[in-house]
Amino acid sequence: MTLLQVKQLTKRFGGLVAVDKVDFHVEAGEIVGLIGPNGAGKTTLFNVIAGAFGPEEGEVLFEGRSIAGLDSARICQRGLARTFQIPQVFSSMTVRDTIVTGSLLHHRAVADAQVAAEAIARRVGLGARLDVPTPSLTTAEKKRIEVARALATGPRMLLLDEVLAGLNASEVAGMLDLIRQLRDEGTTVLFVEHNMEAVMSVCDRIVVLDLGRKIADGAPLAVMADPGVIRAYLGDAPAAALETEAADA
Ligand SMILES: Nc1ncnc2c1ncn2[C@@H]1O[C@H](COP(=O)(O)OP(=O)(O)OP(=O)(O)O)[C@@H](O)[C@H]1O
Repeated sequence: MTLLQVKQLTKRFGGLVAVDKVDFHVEAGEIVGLIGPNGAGKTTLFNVIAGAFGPEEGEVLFEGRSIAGLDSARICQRGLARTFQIPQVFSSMTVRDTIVTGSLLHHRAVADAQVAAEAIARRVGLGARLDVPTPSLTTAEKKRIEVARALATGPRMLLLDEVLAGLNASEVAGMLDLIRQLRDEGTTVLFVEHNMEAVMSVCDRIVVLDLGRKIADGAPLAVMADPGVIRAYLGDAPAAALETEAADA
């Protein structure tokens, strides 16, 4: 079943076309990576899907219903939750209270929201840190609380924005394990990431943007061998070398 469908999506900033007629979809149960060089339009596309701003053209369907132009709270209520690249931690709040801001979406009573938040904290490995003020968390813990806050809203799909940035190798491995487990438990994942090794290891499919356009969409190995993708990341010289090799073969 197709969970998310993006059709001919265009977002402009003045004269700059940051996202240019992009089409792609995410099937239920997939982990899809959205990659591309700096300035490719990944964050802009992500922000339009999550409702930070509306598109100029095109459509975003979640479970077959249009969400383009809805605000982020409405989109979250529909079952599509996001994390932020810079963790949204508030100085006066503990881990428990921060996760409660997510679980209150489904629990009217604060006590129920707290019980749900505690379960989510344990789920993401923060069970022993419930009473800690969020600014005291390590970088890896701040990334986990972002995931926890989004998870607490009960999403069917998670949009993860660079959840691996700033993590060391074992923290990256831990976060990838968590992402795989969440998918195995039924949460579909779309994530923007610069860590190629991680993307290759966890994604079922990769969508590549360059200069606002989609230039590749497919299985990780096939996408990474695509001359257009290599050219986008490394410039013309390596692609020209590849073409010469192909001609010589
Ligand atoms: N709010 C904005 N106002 C004007 N231009 C913007 C705005 N946000 C992004 N842009 C421009 O849109 C283009 C796409 O930027 P975007 O941040 O979406 O790319 P990205 O692929 O996420 O890059 P990075 O990997 O560096 O985060 C860039 O040229 C950027 O300068």
